[in-house]
Amino acid sequence: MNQYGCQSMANTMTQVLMRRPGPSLLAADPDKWHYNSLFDAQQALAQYDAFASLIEASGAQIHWLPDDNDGLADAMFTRDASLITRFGAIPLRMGKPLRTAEPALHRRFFEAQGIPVLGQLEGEAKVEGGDTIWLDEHTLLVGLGFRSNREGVRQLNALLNPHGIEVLGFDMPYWGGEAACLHLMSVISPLTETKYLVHPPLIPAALWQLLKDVGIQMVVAPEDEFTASFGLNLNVLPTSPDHCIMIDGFPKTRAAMEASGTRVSVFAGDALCMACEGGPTCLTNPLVR
Ligand SMILES: NC(=[NH2+])NCCC[C@H](N)C(=O)O
Repeated sequence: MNQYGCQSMANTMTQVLMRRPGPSLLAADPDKWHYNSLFDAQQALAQYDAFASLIEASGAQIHWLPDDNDGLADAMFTRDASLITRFGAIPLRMGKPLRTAEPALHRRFFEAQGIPVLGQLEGEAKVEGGDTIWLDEHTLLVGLGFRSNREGVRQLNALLNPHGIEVLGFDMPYWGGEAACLHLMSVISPLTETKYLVHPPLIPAALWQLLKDVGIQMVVAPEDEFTASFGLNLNVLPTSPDHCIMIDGFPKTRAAMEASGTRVSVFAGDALCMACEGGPTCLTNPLVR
């Protein structure tokens, strides 16, 4: 790949890294992985295929990581294990111990594609991609919770400051506790570079202020649908600035987005996304936007 790098959240996505769930998800023990009672692996696979068809229909080219029965059920959430800049990629370090091996899978992909690896997080550093949002191409926001920490932000700054990128950390709350997945992108989904779908009660106050100061337009996701979906109603993926993909069943959230000028495509995501705590953004790692 001679073109790579994604430092925006909603420009038209042309290349994306994904992993179709296979034997690893079929063999997953839901208790071990913190999947809930909606989990149904066969149904999840079918729902994933419908999701992947929507990505294909958007025109984006999908690069596939294989699931060769490595037991990494969460590796389908490709967003989390690496960060791709125009200067090269950074394999991250996972906060969830069961996911420790995933960044090495991404590293192998980058090496095979000839995408330079900018560096590696080390020691105590932790950052998961779901905790990162490009506010603009020079500013990366990171949620600091159970999955990402200050040392991770420090090391990202060391790798990215030389390329004119500043990384800002914001403390996330306890919410569902250590075993649950609460990322920064669980409470903010950019729909365009300046319009975000948000769940205000869980957004760090200092970050809220910053978003207001730079003029981000907020579309509030209805509270009852946030609760009913375990937060997955606002996990929506823009394939371009006027179109996004969300899971089905949350008409008020959909209507709020449509009223703001975004077209919406849906797929059934209960057995896959609501069950496994990750939605359309988590299932994709945009390589080029
Ligand atoms: N970017 C995301 N929100 N990813 C969701 C990951 C869900 C996955 N089960 C985990 O707990 O890690």
